[in-house]
Amino acid sequence: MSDSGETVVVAVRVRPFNDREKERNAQLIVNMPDGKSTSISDPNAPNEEPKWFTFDYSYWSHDGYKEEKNGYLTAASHSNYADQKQVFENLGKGVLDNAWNGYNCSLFAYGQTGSGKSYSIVGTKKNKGIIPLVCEELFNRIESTKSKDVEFQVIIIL
Ligand SMILES: Nc1ncnc2c1ncn2[C@@H]1O[C@H](COP(=O)(O)OP(=O)(O)OP(=O)(O)O)[C@@H](O)[C@H]1O
Repeated sequence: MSDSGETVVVAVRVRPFNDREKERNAQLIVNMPDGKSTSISDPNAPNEEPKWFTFDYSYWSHDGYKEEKNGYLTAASHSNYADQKQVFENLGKGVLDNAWNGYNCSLFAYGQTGSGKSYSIVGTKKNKGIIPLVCEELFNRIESTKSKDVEFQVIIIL
């Protein structure tokens, strides 16, 4: 469940081209004009209309980013680049809020090899993904809530 009352929230994210794609002069065929809709065009049929899809979130992380001094990638000015914090705010926080309220929650990433699942879910040291950010927030909340009458137990099942 999320703030919007939806039981399932679906997001898509487009990553930057990797070196192999750049070497092969890959063509960008995805467009995300408003944060929710995604279009895909067929490069072999330039006269055909693109196909449009709507999601709860369409994250543009392909370009339009700048690197901060600490290595964090964030939106350059006038860019709609979705950074790790934005993804966490929209997806991770909702899951955490619901878990905190006693609901069982799951979050999973789906996509082909190299599409960016680990980057969004785990991230890197400088660009932490949802799991480390959720853990930070979880332990902050525990720290600020615990008292002599309240005890917390966190279990990780591998
Ligand atoms: N939003 C992003 N911004 C910058 N780089 C990204 C982003 N998403 C993915 N990448 C980079 O793209 C590469 C592939 O991403 P990642 O390893 O997360 O894919 P994956 O879907 O988990 O792959 P696999 O299924 O093979 O494990 C990595 O080098 C990662 O750093």
